[in-house]
Amino acid sequence: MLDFIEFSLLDVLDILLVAILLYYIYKLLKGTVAINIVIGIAFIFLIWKITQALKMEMLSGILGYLLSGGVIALIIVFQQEIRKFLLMIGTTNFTNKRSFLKQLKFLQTEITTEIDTDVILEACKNLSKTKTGALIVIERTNSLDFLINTGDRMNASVNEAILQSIFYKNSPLHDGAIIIRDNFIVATRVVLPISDSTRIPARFGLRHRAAIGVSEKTDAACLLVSEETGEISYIKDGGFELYSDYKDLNEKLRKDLM
Ligand SMILES: Nc1ncnc2c1ncn2[C@@H]1O[C@H](COP(=O)(O)OP(=O)(O)OP(=O)(O)O)[C@@H](O)[C@H]1O
Repeated sequence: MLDFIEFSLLDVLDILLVAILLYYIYKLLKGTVAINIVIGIAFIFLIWKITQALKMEMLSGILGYLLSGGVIALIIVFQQEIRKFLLMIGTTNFTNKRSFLKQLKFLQTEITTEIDTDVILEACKNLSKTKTGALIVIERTNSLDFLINTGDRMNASVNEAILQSIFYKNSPLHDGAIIIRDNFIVATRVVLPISDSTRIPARFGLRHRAAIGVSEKTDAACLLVSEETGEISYIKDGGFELYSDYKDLNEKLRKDLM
């Protein structure tokens, strides 16, 4: 009777790979509305399997039809997430290669490329005091090369004075976003993809939408200083948080950039 419980090594590997896949899907969708859609689909799938086991032909037929025909609908609904997932897989090797090179460089020249969050936040603090709008995108695992090309390339080590002077209102570089990679400002005047999410409050304009847009499409972390209010927001994975406590924000940023 328990014949179906026979397990081979391949089954264990199969389960392990599915678990890893589910973990990455969860990591990708955590904190977004898409997670509710996934829960809904998982629920329908479970009911479908139960109705199949109980041989409830009509209901299992309808649910099976829904699930099989829904693949195309899912691709449309999860367009952004699928893109981000493929980007995550596609850039992992590249990033590993980079960290490998980074280590070699470290051995040879003792240059550390760890992102200096203290300096970035100190600059944000000063920009906030003078209500100077700023948008800083920090690259994590997904490569932001496709965005760098929309702006002007730069190669300057992260430094408080440079950050402040870039966003200074009369500076020719102040428009758009800057990209930071390995403690270097690698691009300025970058145009980011605008989010079309309906969940963004109407009081937020294009700067906020652009920061949310890039965080929906990649795993980048963004810091935004509002020109209107001077508030500092931290934006990641399509969601944003306002911060007034720099220590909290610094800890969060450091953790996310590790
Ligand atoms: N797609 C984009 N990519 C990068 N930066 C952008 C983009 N769109 C707008 N910006 C920046 O945002 C600025 C306009 O900000 P806007 O006032 O519309 O935004 P906001 O979200 O209301 O922010 P704030 O609170 O600073 O006013 C532009 O001058 C430009 O520097």
